[in-house]
Parts: sequence; structure tokens; C-alpha cells
Amino acid sequence: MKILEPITIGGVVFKNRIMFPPLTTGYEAKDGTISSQSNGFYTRLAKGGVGYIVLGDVAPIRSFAPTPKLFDDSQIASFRLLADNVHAYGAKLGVQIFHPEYDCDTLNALFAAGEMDKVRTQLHHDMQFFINEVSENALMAIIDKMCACAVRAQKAGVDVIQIHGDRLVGALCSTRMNTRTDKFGGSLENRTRFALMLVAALKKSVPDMIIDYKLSVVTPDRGKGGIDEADAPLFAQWLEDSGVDMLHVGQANHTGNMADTIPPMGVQPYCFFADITGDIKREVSIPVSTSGRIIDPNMGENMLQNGKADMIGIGRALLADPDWTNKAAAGKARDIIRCISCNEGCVDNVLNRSFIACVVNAENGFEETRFITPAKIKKNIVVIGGGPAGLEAARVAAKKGHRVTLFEQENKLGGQLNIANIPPRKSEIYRAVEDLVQAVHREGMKLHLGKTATVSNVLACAPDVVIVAVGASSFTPPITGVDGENVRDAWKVLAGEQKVSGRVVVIGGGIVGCETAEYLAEQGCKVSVVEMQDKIANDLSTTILPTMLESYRIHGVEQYVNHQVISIDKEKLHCGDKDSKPVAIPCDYVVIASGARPVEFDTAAFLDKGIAVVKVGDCLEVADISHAIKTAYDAANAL
Ligand SMILES: Cc1cc2nc3c(=O)[nH]c(=O)nc-3n(C[C@H](O)[C@H](O)[C@H](O)COP(=O)(O)OP(=O)(O)OC[C@H]3O[C@@H](n4cnc5c(N)ncnc54)[C@H](O)[C@@H]3O)c2cc1C
Ligand SMILES: Cc1cc2nc3c(=O)[nH]c(=O)nc-3n(C[C@H](O)[C@H](O)[C@H](O)COP(=O)(O)O)c2cc1C
Ligand code: SF4
Repeated sequence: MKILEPITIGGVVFKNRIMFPPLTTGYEAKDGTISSQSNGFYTRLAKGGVGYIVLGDVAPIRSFAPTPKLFDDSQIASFRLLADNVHAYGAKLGVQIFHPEYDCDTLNALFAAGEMDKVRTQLHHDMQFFINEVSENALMAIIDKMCACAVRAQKAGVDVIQIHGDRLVGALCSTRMNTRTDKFGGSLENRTRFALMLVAALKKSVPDMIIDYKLSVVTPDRGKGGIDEADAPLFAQWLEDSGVDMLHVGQANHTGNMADTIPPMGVQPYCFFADITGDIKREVSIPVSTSGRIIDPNMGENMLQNGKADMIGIGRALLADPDWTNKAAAGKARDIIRCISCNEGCVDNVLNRSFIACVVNAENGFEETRFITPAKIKKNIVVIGGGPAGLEAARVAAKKGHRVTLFEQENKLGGQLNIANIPPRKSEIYRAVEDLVQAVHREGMKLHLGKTATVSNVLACAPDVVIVAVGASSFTPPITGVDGENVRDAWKVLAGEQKVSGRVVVIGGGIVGCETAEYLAEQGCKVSVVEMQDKIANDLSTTILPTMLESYRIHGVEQYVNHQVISIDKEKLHCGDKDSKPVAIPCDYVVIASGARPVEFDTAAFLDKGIAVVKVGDCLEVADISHAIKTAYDAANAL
């Protein structure tokens, strides 16, 4: 495959054309040095075969953002350890140097003085005005700091400096953000002046390092911090002329909507930046890479074969499976656990000031402590339930060497994911089921499909351990009229077992209620959502919410937040608003989406016989895929 072929960049051979693009992980220490968590993560990526790893958002200054920082010589040692570890697996290491678009010196001084109100006011001001107010002297000082950072990176053995062409640099390039009237604003030459001065300064400071430029492109519908799509090919030529060794082309962001650059499932097609990258590649002779929803090796291979890029950036998909490259190289691409583009464990966690922990890969973020260990004593393990928790438990137990038997009462594996994939844009969630099913078949186990586990048929398997993964069921609240003929259940509606039409009120504005409402609105129903809290879709990814709300706007879905349901009759749903004033919503059908409750399975008979029992997934606590996978992995790995 072409993606596995070596490529020469700036005179240096990279072992393959697969790159981990810059991702802020939240793994680094508070002062920005490479922690053991960060080291473990990137080293694991290198072990998995990727050829080029970029550390995202490395700050050349002290800042309070949770990113790596390299502003002091004392930090070099931690970067060196990482570079050595990555090099041991033959991968190249890059640091993406960025500068925040605010006055860090002033903010640090205010922060040190404990003037938090002033910090907030200054930050708010800078977000809007900094790039237009920053003086030329201050800009030159920023270049100096970036160069000093690059020198430190070189001392640490880092191979590549990637200039972050979004953030400050991109904001200056942007026709949407830069309103300056001096030599850094106005014409394309002026707006790109700072970027090209930075390249020139870096070439002088670290002449032996490879310079990669993240060319953030503002498209008509998305992004602000970067170069306009129409100007991108010309600017790319200027970058090549100035000595840049490679380009990493990507969607510009800076709008506050992370879905621009990191689209969740269904919002952008696969490989969504391939054509724009191809347009730029045609105009330059240096290697060009891109990233964006390249999920499996074939997608990346097609991009290279079709001349869209020279290298592919695989971001989230390497969080889901760091062995992506090695599996492709071994001809086992089908064994890859694929990213489902949910953004729940990666983007949402980082936005919540936590660290990346992929929902389909329990090891991600815990590379140094969570790995599958071979079983000391081979046991008979029975798993009850073939949802994500049961499948993951079975996979891990079998991989450890145990003999595994799995019961699933339905004729299809996947549990709730068989209906979670029905609402708009959600079909990709089903990849999680496909890949777990592939894994359990690969590991080899006895599968009883369409067979309900009972005490007697489980005991007949002579288990040493029973893993209960029976999941959850939809909850019906005790509302007057809930047993009426016009009342339906969201899970059954999504499963196609119950039909509705006309005016529909959905009770419950959690994820299931909101998604069911959108699904029904798309089918032509006139839908309202009633939620007792002050906002709907509280737990939905912020990268998905804007798309859902836009769909609600298009389909006229009404929201009744702060409304408490009182009763249902044949023609109306009755509720009270936040002042307890009665509100009656006329409707033909009411759909209940009031959450779920764990399914019970009586395990007393197993315990009586001294058989160990462990519960995992939703039957332990109703939650989500992440909880199902992590509880199952840990329980099975402990056996
Ligand atoms: C509409 C909808 C949308 C969702 N969207 C998301 C989302 O976007 N992101 C997210 O993270 N989570 C989402 N979830 C939640 C997620 O699907 C669940 O948290 C997850 O499926 C729980 O996995 P589990 O294996 O514990 O349970 P389940 O998926 O409920 O699987 C349990 C399995 O056990 C089987 N079983 C039960 N009793 C027996 C028995 N006695 N013998 C044999 N088999 C038995 C059941 O048939 C079922 O297949 C959604 C859920 C729904 C309903
Ligand atoms: C959690 C997370 C953090 C990211 N941080 C950065 C960053 O620091 N710098 C950057 O240029 N891009 C960042 N990105 C964007 C990625 O480099 C990449 O362009 C994007 O994830 C799309 O590629 P993918 O679909 O392969 O994940 C981040 C993406 C994610 C998911
Ligand atoms: S959390 Fe979701 S989007 Fe992020 S890497 Fe994992 S599967 Fe992909």
C-alpha cells in the first residue's frame, strides 16, 4: 500500500506516510512538560507503527492553557525522553508551535497578582481584539519566543517544527479576523507577512530541522483563523519558496465551534478535506498531508492513489486503535477498532478540562497502566448479554486465554446500539458493534445467539465466573394517562415496533428524547420536546448540538424547557411551566423518553455455588458506551 511506503521530507526519510496530526491531549503536566501519561500515550502510538507524530499546541511561553509547553530549558529533558522513545520505534517527532491570541505577559502578571476579575476581563477583550491591537514589537518578541522554543525542541531531539497556521498566525492571515491597517493587515502579502517572517526566523534558528506548516484553510461555510480557500494555493507556493519542507492542510477553526475542524459523525463526509488538499498539492512540489475523518486504511490509500495528498493524518482513529498502522501493514485492516466520530471521549473531555479517553478504547489515556495481561489460570467464563459491555468483556476475557461462552437473547448482537444508530447522523455508531463482533469472532468463543440466559443454561456451562452484561431497559414514569392508546416508547419507536404520525410530543429532553424528536421531525411529524430542566440535550457533545438545533429550526421542533409533565389525555399533554402555570400541548401521540433503568438478573444461584459474578455496563449503572467498554474491560482483565 502506498500509505506504507517511505517518504523523504526535507532530506529525511519517514518510514511511512501515516501521521498522527496535532491533538491537544490534556496529558501533560501543569507546567507543560511531558508527563508519564503523555509519554506513555505517544510511545504507544509509535509502537503501533505510525511514521510521524506531532504534539499539538506546544506553547513557547508559560500559559494557563492545558497544553504542552516548552518555554524553559529545564523542560528539555522530558521532551528528550519522549523523542528517544518515539525514535526507538522508528517514528519521527514534531512539535506544533502555537501562540495564543492573547497578551500572555499581561495575563500572567494579573494571574500572579491574583487579580482574577481583571484576568477574565483582559482575556475577554483579547479574544476579540488582540491580533488587531498587538504591536509590531510584541509580534517580533513572539517570533523570538517561538524560535527559542524551536531551539529547545532541537536540543531535545525533536525532528520537526510544525507552525500552527490557525490561532495567532492564522488569525493574522484571516480576512475575517484581521482588520489591521499596518504592514500586517489588508493585502494577502500583508496578512501573511507574520507567517512568512516566522518561517524565515525559524529557518535561521534551527536550519537543520524540518519545517511543517499547518495550512489552515477558511472555507465559505466554516472557520475563521486561516487563509481563504481561494488564496491557499498561492500562499502554499510562498511557503514553499520560503523554505517550508511540508504542508499539513486542514480546515480552519476559531469560530468557537470545534465541529468545524473535528466533525462528529454525519456532519462532514469521510476524508472531507481531500479535494482542497489536492488543489493545494497541485501547486507545490513539497509533500502535503491532510487529516479529517480518514477512518480506515482504504480511505487513506485512495487519497494517496488519487493524488490528493502525500501523507495522511489519522487523528481520532489512532486514539481508537493505536495499532491501526501495524494492522494495515499485516493485511489485517478488518481487525482495526474504528473511531465512531462521536467526539465524546476526545473533544468533549478536553473541552471539559480533562484528558482524552476514547470511548471505544479503554486503554487510551491509560497506556502505562491498562493493558491486557495473560490469564494465570484459564477459566470458564460465561457472559450474559451481547451489547457493547458483554462483547468487550468477552473479547478481553478470550484474549487473556479464558474459555468464553456468550449468551444474547436477541438474534442480533449490539444491544441498545441497534437503536442508537437510527436517529439522523447516527448510523456510524454501529461501527462499534461491527468491530466488537469481528473481535469476538477472531478471539474465538461459544456464541449462543437468540438464546436467553437462564440460571440453568448458564450453570450447564460449568462457569468459574459469570459476567452479567444484561444492559438497561426504557423507563416508563408513573404519569396519569401513560397507558393510553396514544402513548409510545422512544426505544420501540426507534426500533420500528411502534408508529406515530401527526403532532407528537416527546417527554424527556435527554439524548434519546432529543434524537427521537429529530428523527420523527425528519419523517414529517410536527414535534415538541418537553423537558423539566432548563435546557435540552445536556449531555450531548457541544460539537453535535449546533447541528441538532439547526435541524430543529428547519423542522420547527418546539422546546418546552422547565416544564413538568402532569398528565396525558387523548388529545393533549398537560404540564406546568416554571411558574407552575398549566400548559396544554395538543398532540396525536406522546412518546416517552424518560431514561432507562438497569435490567435485573438474579445471580443468587451462582453465588450459592461459589461462582464469581461481576456486573458490567448499563446493568451496573445506566450510562453510555464509554462506561460499558471501560467497566467490561477492567472486569474481564482482572480475571
Ligand atoms: C437511542 C439510544 C441512543 C444512544 N446513543 C448513545 C450515544 O450516542 N453515545 C453513547 O455513548 N451511548 C449511547 N446510548 C447508550 C448506549 O447504547 C448504552 O449505554 C450501551 O449500549 C450499554 O451497553 P450494555 O452492553 O451495558 O447494555 P445493552 O446495550 O443494553 O446490551 C445488553 C444486552 O443484553 C441482552 N440481554 C439482556 N438479558 C439477557 C439474558 N437474560 N440473556 C441473554 N441476553 C440478555 C440484551 O438483549 C442486550 O443485547 C444510546 C442508547 C439509546 C437507547
Ligand atoms: C481532542 C482533539 C484536540 C485537537 N487539538 C488540536 C491542536 O492542538 N492543534 C491542531 O492543529 N489541531 C488539533 N485538532 C485537530 C486534529 O489535528 C485533526 O485535524 C482533527 O481531529 C481531524 O482529524 P481526524 O478526523 O483524523 O481526527 C484536535 C483534534 C482533537 C480530536
Ligand atoms: S471518543 Fe469517539 S470520536 Fe473520539 S476517538 Fe474515540 S471513537 Fe473517535
